[in-house]
Amino acid sequence: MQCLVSPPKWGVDPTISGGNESWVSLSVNFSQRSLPYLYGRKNFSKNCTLRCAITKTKELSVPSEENLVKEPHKYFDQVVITVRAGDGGHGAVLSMPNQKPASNSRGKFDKDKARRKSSYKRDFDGSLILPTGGHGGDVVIYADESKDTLLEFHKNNRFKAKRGGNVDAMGLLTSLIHDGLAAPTLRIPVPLGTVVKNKKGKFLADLANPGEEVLVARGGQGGISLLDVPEHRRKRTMSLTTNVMRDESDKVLVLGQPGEEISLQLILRVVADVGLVGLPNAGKSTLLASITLAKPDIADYPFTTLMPNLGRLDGDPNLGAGRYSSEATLADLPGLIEGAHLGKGLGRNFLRHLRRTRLLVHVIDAASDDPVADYRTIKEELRMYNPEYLERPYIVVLNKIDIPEAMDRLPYLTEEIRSIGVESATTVQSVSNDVGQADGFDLEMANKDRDTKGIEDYPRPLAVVGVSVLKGYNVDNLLSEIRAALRSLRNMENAPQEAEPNKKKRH
Ligand SMILES: Nc1nc2c(ncn2[C@@H]2O[C@H](COP(=O)(O)OP(=O)(O)OP(=O)(O)O)[C@@H](O)[C@H]2O)c(=O)[nH]1
Ligand SMILES: [Mg+2]
Repeated sequence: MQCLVSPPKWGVDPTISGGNESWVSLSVNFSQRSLPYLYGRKNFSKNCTLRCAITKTKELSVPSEENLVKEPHKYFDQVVITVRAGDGGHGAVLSMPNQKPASNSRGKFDKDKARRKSSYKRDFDGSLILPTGGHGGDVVIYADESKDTLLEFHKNNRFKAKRGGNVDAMGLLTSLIHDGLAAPTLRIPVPLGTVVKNKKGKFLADLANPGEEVLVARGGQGGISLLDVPEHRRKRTMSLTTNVMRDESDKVLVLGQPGEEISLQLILRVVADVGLVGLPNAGKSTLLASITLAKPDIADYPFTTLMPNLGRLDGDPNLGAGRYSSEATLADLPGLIEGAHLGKGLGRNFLRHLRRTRLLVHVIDAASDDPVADYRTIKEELRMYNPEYLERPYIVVLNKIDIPEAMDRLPYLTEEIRSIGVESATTVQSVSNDVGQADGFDLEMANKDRDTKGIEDYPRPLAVVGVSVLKGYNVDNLLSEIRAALRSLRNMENAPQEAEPNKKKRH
């Protein structure tokens, strides 16, 4: 995201200190030199935070083939495409059906001619039914489970449905398509979780579930057919049909209507119940691979994961009938670093993929220089991006306890991390899917929270678990904690909600 404030009249250049894709916070530090007359006055504050709504997002430039291969993570979750529905087929100017028997030039019965004549059908009251041009193909976008990213749309970002069939001068439908008069609907598959907006950002659809679809462009209507009859027969013919050509200007009615054309933004929001967050190299992908069948890349260098990986956690077989309550989709997100909410590292793009998660799992490298500081960094980044993320229930994983130093300080780290926050970790916030309105969260409340609350003011973790994902130490215990959290979340979501008067609705 780019933010332009020019010129920096009032002092030091403003810095972006928070926000998301619909707004940013700018921190401005006034200098004495720039505002001498205000300095020293009562109520004057040197620091000020301005909240600016982003009204227009920069249009995505078309990435080169090379960039798509080299930096797919920049392009996998957003794209602008243009779709065009099919034009309607043309009708035709027809002559009045011949009354004579269908015979060819040698006076013999002509089967072909007879078939053509029969295409001038009559209604129950004897009026003529004239063929119309075929309807142009509509364009529909639908959620397809087999798709993961929007990358392919950068190479192929224009779609055109077929046009409807024309009526020929004999009154036959000479379609330019194979299966008859109306052109087929062009169906474009996108990954689950794709939000469709028009170019100006107006929300059109949120395709979160398999098979959900939205009609984005309507095909043009086919043109009508007109009968061209000599003047003396016109009156009689008009008693059979209103589609009689009066003069040359009527011919315009024969033309099919153009199909709609529209540019669309497709924005992918990963659909997962559990989000794995942490600094690069903490072991998030290793954890995903160990508890699901996913096969993410794992390596001993930061930012191995460039795009979210999804894995499916099956229901717990020990739970019998209730096993499905602990089924879940897990998303392993690229590593976050300090300043990610401002665009550092792989940036803030990935933070939005936490929006639909119910439970967060913080993965910390317990063998790092300062695991508690790492934990605080991640929490701070989440807070700056969207304070609501800190209200979601979460589990902290202290990973790599196979390393002796990590194992030695495990009790201390567990105690420290448990003590950060307030005692209300069982609060469950329902996760909104209403991405249409300010992406589903209360902006005003979020801004207030960000200014007045620090990470200590948000709930403590549901559990802090020491594991070695690599060696498999204590992973079963961690899994039990994740399943238990998912079960209680589902139970709470299914329980009838008690009305809370005076409480402002947050989602
Ligand atoms: N000793 C030890 N190493 C581990 C453990 N878990 C993961 N690792 C190693 O840590 C390194 C990073 O693991 P990843 O799973 O790629 O880490 P990540 O958090 O996904 O990293 P990014 O994708 O860069 O954000 C790899 O070399 C893993 O083998 C563990 O329990 N013990
Ligand atoms: Mg990874």
